[in-house]
Amino acid sequence: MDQGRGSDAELAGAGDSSPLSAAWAAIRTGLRRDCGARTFDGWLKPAELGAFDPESGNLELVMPSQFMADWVRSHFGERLQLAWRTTLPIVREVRVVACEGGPRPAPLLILDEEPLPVERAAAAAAHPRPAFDPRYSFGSFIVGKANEVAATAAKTLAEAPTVTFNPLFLHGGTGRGKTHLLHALGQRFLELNPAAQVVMMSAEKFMVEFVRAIRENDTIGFKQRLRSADLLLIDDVQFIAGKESTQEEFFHTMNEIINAGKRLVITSDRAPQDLDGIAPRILSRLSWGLVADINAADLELRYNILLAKLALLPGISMADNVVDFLARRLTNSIRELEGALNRIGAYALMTGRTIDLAFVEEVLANVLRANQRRISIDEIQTRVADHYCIRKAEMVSARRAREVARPRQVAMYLSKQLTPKSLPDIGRRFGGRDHTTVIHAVKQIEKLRASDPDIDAAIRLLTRQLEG
Ligand SMILES: Nc1ncnc2c1ncn2[C@@H]1O[C@H](COP(=O)(O)OP(=O)(O)OP(=O)(O)O)[C@@H](O)[C@H]1O
Repeated sequence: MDQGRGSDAELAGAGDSSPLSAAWAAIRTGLRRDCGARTFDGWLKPAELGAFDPESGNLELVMPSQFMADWVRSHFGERLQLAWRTTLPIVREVRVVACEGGPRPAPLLILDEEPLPVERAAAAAAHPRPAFDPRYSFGSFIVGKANEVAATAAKTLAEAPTVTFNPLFLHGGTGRGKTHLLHALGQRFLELNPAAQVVMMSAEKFMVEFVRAIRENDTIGFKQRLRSADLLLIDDVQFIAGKESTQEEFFHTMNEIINAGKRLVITSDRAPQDLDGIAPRILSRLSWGLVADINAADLELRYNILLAKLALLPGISMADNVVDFLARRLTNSIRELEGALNRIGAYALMTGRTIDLAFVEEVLANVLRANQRRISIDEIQTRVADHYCIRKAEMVSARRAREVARPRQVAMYLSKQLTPKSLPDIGRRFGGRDHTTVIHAVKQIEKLRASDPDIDAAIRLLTRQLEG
C-alpha cells in the first residue's frame, strides 16, 4: 500500500486512545511493578512510542540518548519484546532506538540468533538455551496434507524416548513453517527433558562460529559445544553450499551427534538432491535419516491457518467470506498470509473500520495484485478432461453427445469463475463457440450445482485442484 508509510506514521503517533498507546500504558504498568519504581523511573519511563509499521509489525521505542537506548536494549530487550507480543500480537519486533539521530542500533531480539559478540563466546560454552519463540509450538502449528509428514516426524523426534530416524531433514520453500517446526521441536524436547542440552543455530552461524574458533584457536571449544548437544537444530543448511571447510566440520559434527545417539534436525529450502555444492557424503548421511518436505499449503490448510491466527488477534473478527477470500487469494506462503492478517488487524484496530471485503481489498491492494490468479483456460480444459476421462480435444470439438457436452460446460463455467476472460474470449477458446453458448453453459451448471450434489462436489474438487 503506497500511502502506507504516511498513514503508518500517523498510526504510530496516534493519540492516547490508540491500541498501541493503550498497550504501551499496560506494559509500562507491568514493568513498573516487576522492575521496581527506581529502575523503572530511571530507565524505562523516558521511553516513548516511535514509528510502527503494520506490515512488518516492527515497533520503535525511542530513548532520549544512545546510551540509554543501549542500556535498555541489553537489560530489558527480551522482556519488552515478550510484553509487546503478548499484549498486542500485531507487534512482532521491538527496536529500541535513540532519538539523537545516531546510527540505528541492531534489532532488539533476533530470534534465530545472531553471531555472539567475542566476549560472550565463553559464556556460550555453558549452553545458553536457544532463544525459542514461544509462539512457535506444535499446538499452534496447523497440520494439513502439505505438512503432515514433516509435523509428525518433528513431533516424534521431540517426544520419542529413543530415536528411530536420525537426522530429520525438513525442506520446503520459504515461509512454509520449517523454522516454526524447528522451534516447536526444540521446545517440546526441553519440556520433556529439562536437563538436556539443546543447541539451535543457523548454518550461517555455524560457519561464522567455526571461522572464529579457528581464528581464536578454539576449535576444541567449538566442537565440544556442539557435540555435547542432546539435540542439535541447524536451520537453512543450504547456506554452507560451496563452503568446503565448513562442510568438512559439519560432516564430522553430524557423524558424532548421530553416532552418539543424539538427535539432529536440519532444515533447508530445497530437497537434498537439489542442494548443489553440498558434499556427497553429507547428502548420503542425510538419506540415512528421514527426509520430509513441506509443500505449499492447499486452500483448506490456508483457511485453517487463517482461522487459527485470527483467534490470536484479540478484538479482530472477520466474517467467513473474508477468511475464505483471503485463503483463496493469498497462495504464496504462510508468512505472506500471516503478514496480510497482521496488516488487516493493525489497520482495523487503528481505524475502527469493519473488516469486510472492500476493506481487505483496499488494505491489501498490492499483495492481492501480486497474487492474482494465473489459471489458464488451457489448464482448466486439461483438468476437466482428465476428471471426466475424455480427450482434451473434445473441449473444442463440435460433438454434442452428453458425455462430452457436460464436461465442456463444466470447463466453460470454471473458465468464467476462475479466469478474468470475457465470455466471447471463453467461447473462442472452446472451438470458436458463441458467447451465448458460454452463458447457457454457466447457467446450466449453476442450476445443476443446486440440484445435483455430484456435480457440485466435482466442481469444488476441480476448483481446489486448479487453485492449488
Ligand atoms: N502450518 C502452520 N501453522 C501455523 N503457522 C504456520 C504454519 N506454517 C507456517 N506458519 C507460520 O508462517 C510463518 C513463516 O514460517 P517459518 O518462518 O517457519 O517459515 P520457513 O519455512 O522457516 O521460511 P524461511 O525458509 O523463509 O525461513 C511463521 O510465522 C509460522 O508460524
